[in-house]
Amino acid sequence: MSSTPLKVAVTGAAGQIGYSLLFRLASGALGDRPVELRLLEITPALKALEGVVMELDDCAFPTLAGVEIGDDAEKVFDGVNLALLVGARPRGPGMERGDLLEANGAIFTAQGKALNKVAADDVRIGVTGNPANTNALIALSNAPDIPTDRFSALTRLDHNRAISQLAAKTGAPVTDITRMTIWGNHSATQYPDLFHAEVGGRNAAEVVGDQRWLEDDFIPTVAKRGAAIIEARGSSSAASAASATIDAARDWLFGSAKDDWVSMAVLSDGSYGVPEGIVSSFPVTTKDGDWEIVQGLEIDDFSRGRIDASTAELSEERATVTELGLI
Ligand SMILES: NC(=O)C1=CN([C@@H]2O[C@H](COP(=O)(O)OP(=O)(O)OC[C@H]3O[C@@H](n4cnc5c(N)ncnc54)[C@H](O)[C@@H]3O)[C@@H](O)[C@H]2O)C=CC1
Ligand SMILES: O=C([O-])CC(=O)C(=O)O
Repeated sequence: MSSTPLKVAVTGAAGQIGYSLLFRLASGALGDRPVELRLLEITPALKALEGVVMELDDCAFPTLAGVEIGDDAEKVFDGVNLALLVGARPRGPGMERGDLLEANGAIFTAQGKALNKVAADDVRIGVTGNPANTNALIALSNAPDIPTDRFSALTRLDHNRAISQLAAKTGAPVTDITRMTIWGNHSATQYPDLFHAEVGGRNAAEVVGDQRWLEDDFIPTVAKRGAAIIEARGSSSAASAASATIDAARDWLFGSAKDDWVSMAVLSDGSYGVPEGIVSSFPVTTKDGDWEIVQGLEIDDFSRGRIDASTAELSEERATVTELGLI
């Protein structure tokens, strides 16, 4: 294990997700290797961020090698190995995540350009800020010197939600649930797929044996969970989003479990008929900072329709950001 600190950038560090994410990163959620945090905020939020840094200091975390904060992306991103792009406006009640495209898109053009200039050669970039898939597309389109497979958008929260719902339905522990897949967009059109998931090694759709539950309960509960949390909490999910951001980064850097896979939104290569040029969620295996889309899964007509609906929405988002001149 290298003792050189892993330089981890977090944007929107003074926000809700940041308040959970930073403490997890600093306390060793990515392993024993020390981390140096590089925290980006907009100027008016820097004072609040200073307060968060005081709290990080007060934890005396052994794995925290240093913290730098600032409002200049090129300075903050200098030499970073991992960039977690969280900072963006969240949606409120009654909004869809796609409604944020115009407000948030510009953030990701500037940050893509800055990463392109100053990030480390081995940088990995995870986008959490919504609409996450298309923001990742904007960032990678503005970073022509960084390989496109270094960018991903977060659908791990949806993946974890799907595991939790299936565990509750079947009475199995979450550790028995494997091969969960979220296809498509991190939006209400996403498709959480039980036809390839397994419960204790058995096909999940067969274990459940209830297509009505799958269609009318499971899929909408997972796909609309973000809205349900906004409704209940008055603000969008934060600790669970931070936890999923960590899960995704950890598995990307250190590998997914043997005989299992994870969901990650990545630039489509056309696998499973998903149009190239959109950032869509797939089942992927990861190893040493690389990912591969799991190939060879059979897609029946039901799944085909769901995947196509979600990827059609991503193609529309792509058209919108093209019109806005963001890619
Ligand atoms: N992909 C996913 O699963 C999830 C995504 N989200 C998204 O994550 C984003 C952040 O959510 P919260 O932390 O709850 O929001 P928040 O409003 O509490 O914090 C966002 C922070 O970003 C900062 N910010 C805005 N523009 C910035 C810029 N150009 N550079 C750096 N920082 C900037 C703001 O000052 C603020 O402190 C939202 O877009 C939200 O919708 C939230 C939950 C799950
Ligand atoms: O729903 C939202 O706006 C926040 C989010 O992405 C989620 O909780 O999945």
